[in-house]
Amino acid sequence: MAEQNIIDTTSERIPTVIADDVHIVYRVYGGNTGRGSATAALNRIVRRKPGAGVREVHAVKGVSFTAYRGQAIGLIGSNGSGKSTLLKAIAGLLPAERGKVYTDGQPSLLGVNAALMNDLTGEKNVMLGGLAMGMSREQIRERYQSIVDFSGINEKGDFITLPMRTYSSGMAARLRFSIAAAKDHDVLMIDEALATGDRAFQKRSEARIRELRKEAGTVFLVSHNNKSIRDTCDRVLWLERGELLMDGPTDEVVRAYEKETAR
Ligand SMILES: Nc1ncnc2c1ncn2[C@@H]1O[C@H](COP(=O)(O)OP(=O)(O)OP(=O)(O)O)[C@@H](O)[C@H]1O
Repeated sequence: MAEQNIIDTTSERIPTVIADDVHIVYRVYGGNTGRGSATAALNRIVRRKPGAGVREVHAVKGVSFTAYRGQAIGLIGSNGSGKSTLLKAIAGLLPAERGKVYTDGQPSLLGVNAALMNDLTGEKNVMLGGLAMGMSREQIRERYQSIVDFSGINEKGDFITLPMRTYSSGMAARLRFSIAAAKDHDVLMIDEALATGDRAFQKRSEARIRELRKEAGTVFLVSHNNKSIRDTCDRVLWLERGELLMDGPTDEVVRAYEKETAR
């Protein structure tokens, strides 16, 4: 379905991300033989060609779309359909085998595995995450309390001064989201972070996503929770086996997806 369906009559549409026939291929070494030894690697280097044990996974196949400022775009599709891979490509973390990704501004990918340091306290990670996003120490200090309050980490005790490795997976995901959401992003990509928080936190996060959109950014959200997608996104891309199956208004695409998955 063409994305021309999304009509914004209120303002001029400013593109933030353009994906033009993007293909992403993973290469798995030793995939056939199960051997990933140093000798096999040396052999490959000497022969300067992939060995017989190289397997290719064509994870994204010819995806094209244009995202605009102020849009919140949901990515849906079954497990392994290429959602996370597509986000990584938009963030510039994976090279495209073919095609091109153009972005306006710096895309920030907030994955469940976003790189914070497990051995550092939550407090130090707020500083680290803020610096990594380009905020100054002063800006981080100013926003510190609101980040901690938003995360709800300290609701049941003084957890923010404990190392992150002592947090539950939900607590850690909440802190990551809260750090990322403290900054206004040109393009913010959220990979399943909302699924891990409790209902109250999900509500806060959804409200913050709406704010981020208003502040003129573009938000991408990967989720298996159709309700989260309905509550936050105005447009949805449905991927299946690496291909873009549908691109359109949330209600239309989610309804088609639910019909398909109910079979
Ligand atoms: N590092 C990797 N190396 C090789 N293949 C990979 C790698 N990461 C993902 N893949 C493959 O790429 C395909 C797409 O995976 P991806 O993680 O993008 O899917 P997804 O839609 O995000 O799935 P899920 O909903 O389960 O998170 C899958 O076939 C997966 O096996």
